[in-house]
Amino acid sequence: MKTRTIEIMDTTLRDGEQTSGVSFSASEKLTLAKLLLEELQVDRIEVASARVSEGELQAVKNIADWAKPEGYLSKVEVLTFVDNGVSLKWMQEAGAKVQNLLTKGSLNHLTHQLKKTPERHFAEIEKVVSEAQKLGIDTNVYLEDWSNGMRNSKDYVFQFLDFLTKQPIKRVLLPDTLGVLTHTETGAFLKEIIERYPNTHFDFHGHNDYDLSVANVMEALKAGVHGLHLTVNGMGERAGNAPLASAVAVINDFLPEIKIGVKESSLYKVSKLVSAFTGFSIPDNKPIVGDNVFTQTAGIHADGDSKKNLYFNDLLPERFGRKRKYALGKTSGKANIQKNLQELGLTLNDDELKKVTERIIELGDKKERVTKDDLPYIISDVLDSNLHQQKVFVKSYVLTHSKGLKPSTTLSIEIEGKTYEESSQGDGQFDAFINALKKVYNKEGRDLPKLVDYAVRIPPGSNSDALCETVITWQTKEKDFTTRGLDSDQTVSAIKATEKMLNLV
Ligand SMILES: CC(=O)SCCNC(=O)CCNC(=O)[C@H](O)C(C)(C)COP(=O)(O)OP(=O)(O)OC[C@H]1O[C@@H](n2cnc3c(N)ncnc32)[C@H](O)[C@@H]1OP(=O)(O)O
Repeated sequence: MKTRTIEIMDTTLRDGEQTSGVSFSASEKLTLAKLLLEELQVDRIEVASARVSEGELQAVKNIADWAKPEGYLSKVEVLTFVDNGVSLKWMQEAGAKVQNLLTKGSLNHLTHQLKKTPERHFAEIEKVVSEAQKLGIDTNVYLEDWSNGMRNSKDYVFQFLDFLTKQPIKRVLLPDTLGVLTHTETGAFLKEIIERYPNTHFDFHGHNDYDLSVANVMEALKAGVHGLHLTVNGMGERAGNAPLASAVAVINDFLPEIKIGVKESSLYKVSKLVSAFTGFSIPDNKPIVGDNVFTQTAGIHADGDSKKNLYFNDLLPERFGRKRKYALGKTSGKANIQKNLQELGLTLNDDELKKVTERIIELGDKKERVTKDDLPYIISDVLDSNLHQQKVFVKSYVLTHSKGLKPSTTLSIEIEGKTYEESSQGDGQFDAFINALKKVYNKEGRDLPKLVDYAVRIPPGSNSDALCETVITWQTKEKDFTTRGLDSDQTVSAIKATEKMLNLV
């Protein structure tokens, strides 16, 4: 098989920054530029549009100052405009050496935005390219709205390419600016162009308006393009650009004839860092980098993973510096729970495992999200419940809390087969519950232990929203002792701890 190497140009710092509400600081741009080139090993990065602001100028200066001695300057690109040398002056000041000149790739944009003829546009481009050359700046040329141009003004596109391919430029950059292409059109348009200009380097720049960007990238490569423009997490204007991580995985898994230098194992780290810098959160189901994409939720799948990895595909999380997870909830069976126990280094016998599974399903039914961090708490709660010895049952209760009135509780409780009902008020709902309980016990001539300490703990782990543990220390004449209750509701967890106490005295 004949292989060919293509260039990956990451434009997170330029087109990715065009995500609404996103702006990188100069130091964030420098950090990411280093990470993208040194660690992720993309071939080129586009870091800014010229003329935008003083902050951008400083950001490009910082990147150029770092890149020059490291030998990366030819990999650092800046988008420029056909503006009579203004962008080039900006480039010089910034110390950047590669311009990606934004020109009009459709007659529609040329006529209605620039209000120029093709001849005038080409003449101005020729001038910019020649000036750049004199300044030692390399030029790549963007044909903005090229995809619509191929649909609506193909003659213009070819007239333009006939002109461009005779210019001293390095690459022609073909953007699907508005994300309008289907994969079939992408393949057909690019094939036609590459056959006509076999000696020119073409990059494809995809947008994701129809969620087709990765499919388009794949067809562009099959058609023979020499480079791709991608962004971390698919960031970019509107629905964003073709996402780097997905494109890399597709190339590595489905296009063995294409070689790229990007390091898969660093994709996740970079994705997380970009998300942290921008506040642009990664959807949980985003391929490769989303939080949930390597999580098995269904018990059958977890079981199959223990039997010859039956539910694995080629996207193994370890490739991307990640680990497979097994979710806990309504659809998790014993196998999911076993996988989590293994990770925590815990073992349970069959009966204990059954009880813990039942408890997790019960929580899942209440729409609670249970995480691995909750597991030790659930195990401890289930195992010290000791239900077969239970003689006191809190059967039902109503807790009220309203503005201007004291909280109150009505309680129904069974003690050694006899049912009691009492109501009381209190300073809080749990206090009202304890007061109602005291009434029951006083009536029976029994004492309740004194509550001497009350602590609430949330199981650690930022993802947990399921559980809260209340730990209460009680005092009798003979001893101090502690009981725990676990529930998604704090008062209910305190009542559960109290019920355990009632069964111990
Ligand atoms: C492929 C892409 O994603 S394109 C994205 C390009 N990058 C950017 O736009 C970066 C953010 N932009 C900016 O900061 C500003 O728009 C600037 C600094 C570039 C220009 O700002 P302003 O001078 O205020 O102009 P404005 O923002 O209104 O842009 C419109 C002008 O640009 C002109 N223009 C559009 N495309 C081009 C081009 N390729 N080359 C030169 N001028 C262009 C328009 O014709 C219009 O000029 P006019 O006012 O004379 O009619």
